[in-house]
Amino acid sequence: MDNPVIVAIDGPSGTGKSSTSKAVAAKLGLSYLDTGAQYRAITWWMLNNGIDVNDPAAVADTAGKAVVVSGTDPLDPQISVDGVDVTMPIRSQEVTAAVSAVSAVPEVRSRMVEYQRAAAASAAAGIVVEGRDIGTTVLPDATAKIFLTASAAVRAARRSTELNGTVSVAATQEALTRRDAADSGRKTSPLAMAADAVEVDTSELTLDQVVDRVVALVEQKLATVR
Ligand SMILES: Nc1ncnc2c1ncn2[C@@H]1O[C@H](COP(=O)(O)OP(=O)(O)O)[C@@H](O)[C@H]1O
Ligand SMILES: Nc1ccn([C@H]2C[C@H](O)[C@@H](COP(=O)(O)OP(=O)(O)O)O2)c(=O)n1
Repeated sequence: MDNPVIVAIDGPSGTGKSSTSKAVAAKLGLSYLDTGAQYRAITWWMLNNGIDVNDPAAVADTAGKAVVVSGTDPLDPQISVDGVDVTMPIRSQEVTAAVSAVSAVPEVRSRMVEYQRAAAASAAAGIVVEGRDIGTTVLPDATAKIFLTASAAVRAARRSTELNGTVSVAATQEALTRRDAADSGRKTSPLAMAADAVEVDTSELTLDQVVDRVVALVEQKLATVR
């Protein structure tokens, strides 16, 4: 039997990682893992349990307590913490504002990386894993590595549309740029493109075009290794 296919999709917020990863996984018959949702879930748990998310020692001390369980169906991605379905609440502005601080704490990262490698190892046909450090740190031997980019203005416009215009594009862009800087500047496993990743700028592409390009890149890679 062929080895499982591992596709790593990294990049900053709003570049299309989730939409692309789900569609690529569905097209190729692979599992799907949203690692950003896992960092959001543990952040939700910290906020819900009154942990000061700006105190790295308090976050580190409690990082091992939350039990995060991620579904890997690209058509119905779900996530729970301690048995509570948090698929919706992890998208709140409060969680979004706190997630970079929580995900910078090494104890949080080591626990999440353990979950992520276990999910990849148990995906029979293979998996599409999206995040910030999948190609560099979590799954450096991935079959194909893609790094999605887009201009800050395009990303902010996409996010603002998602929020039905309740937050202005300017405020969204400012928050997004701040999170990019925190995610790229942290010591442990920052947001970065792997040396052997292929960059796809999605600013001027439709989602279908991005998906087709990524599927073609995966098929190209498979043709060389199989
Ligand atoms: N190529 C694209 N063109 C236009 N809109 C897109 C494109 N890719 C994604 N989107 C939209 O942009 C928003 C952010 O996409 P998402 O996949 O959540 O990005 P990420 O996971 O990188 O944060 C979503 O509302 C999505 O529908
Ligand atoms: N592999 C990952 C994935 C996400 N993170 C952190 C950093 C990100 O700002 C948050 C949230 O990620 P998520 O992919 O949900 O963010 P967006 O939906 O793209 O805005 O989690 C990380 O540190 N490492």
